[in-house]
Amino acid sequence: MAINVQTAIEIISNLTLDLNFEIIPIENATGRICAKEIFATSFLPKFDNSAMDGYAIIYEDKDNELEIIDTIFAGDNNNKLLEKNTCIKIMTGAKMPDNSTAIIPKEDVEELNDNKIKILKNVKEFQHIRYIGEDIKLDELLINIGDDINFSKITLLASQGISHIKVYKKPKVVVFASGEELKLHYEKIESFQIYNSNTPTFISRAKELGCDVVFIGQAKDTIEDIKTLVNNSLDADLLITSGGVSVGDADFTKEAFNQLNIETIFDGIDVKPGKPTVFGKIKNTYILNLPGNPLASALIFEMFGKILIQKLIGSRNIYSNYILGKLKDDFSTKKGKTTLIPGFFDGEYFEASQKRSAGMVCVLSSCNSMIIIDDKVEKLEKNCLIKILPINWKFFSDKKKDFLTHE
Ligand SMILES: Nc1nc2c(c(=O)[nH]1)N[C@H]1C(S)=C(S)[C@@H](COP(=O)(O)OP(=O)(O)OC[C@H]3O[C@@H](n4cnc5c(N)ncnc54)[C@H](O)[C@@H]3O)O[C@H]1N2
Ligand code: MOO
Repeated sequence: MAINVQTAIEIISNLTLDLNFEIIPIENATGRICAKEIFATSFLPKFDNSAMDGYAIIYEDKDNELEIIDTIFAGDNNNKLLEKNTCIKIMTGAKMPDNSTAIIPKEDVEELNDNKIKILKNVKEFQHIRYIGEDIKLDELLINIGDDINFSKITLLASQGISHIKVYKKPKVVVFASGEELKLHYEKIESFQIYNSNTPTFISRAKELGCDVVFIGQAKDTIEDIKTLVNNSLDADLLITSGGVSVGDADFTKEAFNQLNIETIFDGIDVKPGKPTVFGKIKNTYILNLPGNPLASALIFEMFGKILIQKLIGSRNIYSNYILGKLKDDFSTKKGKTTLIPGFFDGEYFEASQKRSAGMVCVLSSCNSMIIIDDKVEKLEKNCLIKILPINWKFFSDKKKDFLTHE
């Protein structure tokens, strides 16, 4: 029996997974998920330091001529103190003299002849000082379990002298398709055959989402052949297949899985397209059996498979987030079906793709997002606010945009 969308999402989100970990150099850690909390091992800045090239002074001396008694460079371990009416030449990042209470930028002073300076501008007490710990506090939580490691997390790690990080192992994903009409893209094709576009699609998508993906070829439409490929995939965390889940005379995938004692977690989701989606488990391998129709399988993967992959990679961000945008045109749909609508969001308006038949291959290449419409909705008015689920999100445009002026 098919289940509704919310139930399918809940089932996937609530799976308890046993994830493995490894320790890797931070240079190789982008795109991975942190498996152990990381706390700051030192304050940053480590000491009060100058934010400008200039002069460290005692604030009360600001109106006097000041004698330059020393120079401190970044990296110096200089503990000299100021005396009344003196200053110390200081570089950006250099340690402040302990009793200094302001930094005067070089360009705000007049250098006098006798190794003295005069300040030309107003001075505020404590100006241009970067204080110990204002950036990072000792023992502060820097990276949490389940956080994505990206370039900005690498900044944190490197700033603390952390060279290695414990991350979750990449999940192993196997992808194959079944269907006698299918040929792989590097094979010779007859007029009555089509290219298997689903397998390369899910291989590349699972890779993009942080998985190690294995390609094992393609199943013929026989129970035995499908079983052989499944058995060959049971060392994986997830097996994604497409096709053969419907009721056609050559749809053998379900039977093959049954013979392998699949523990069916759900069989069918009340959603259009992609209803005949099966999710189950054989031994320790999750099985996501998507419909053969290319757009149906891709949208189901984006809506449900991606949550599963977020879990498998160890992310704590497992709930689909959305962006509020306006609907570009009036939209009507058949009441009674929860529907996935692919489209393009330009930063303000979401335009539903005109082409969206489940069997099409071209649709997502010109889409960057989708919306999901619940079964009670029949019509959505132009300009209404809608919740947009990003698909492939690198937020650039081929049109020049004004991002400087705000309303
Ligand atoms: N009598 C019924 N027929 C169908 C039903 C139904 O309820 N009753 N459901 C329809 C729906 S909805 C879908 S979705 C499909 C699902 O069928 P299968 O998952 O069994 O997929 P196939 O029949 O193997 O293929 C469907 C379609 O997609 C093409 N295909 C399959 N695999 C690939 C691939 N790897 N790359 C590119 N294209 C692929 C295939 O050639 C077919 O055109 O069933 C409906 N029928
Ligand atoms: O629901 Mo099927 O998945 O229309 O293509």
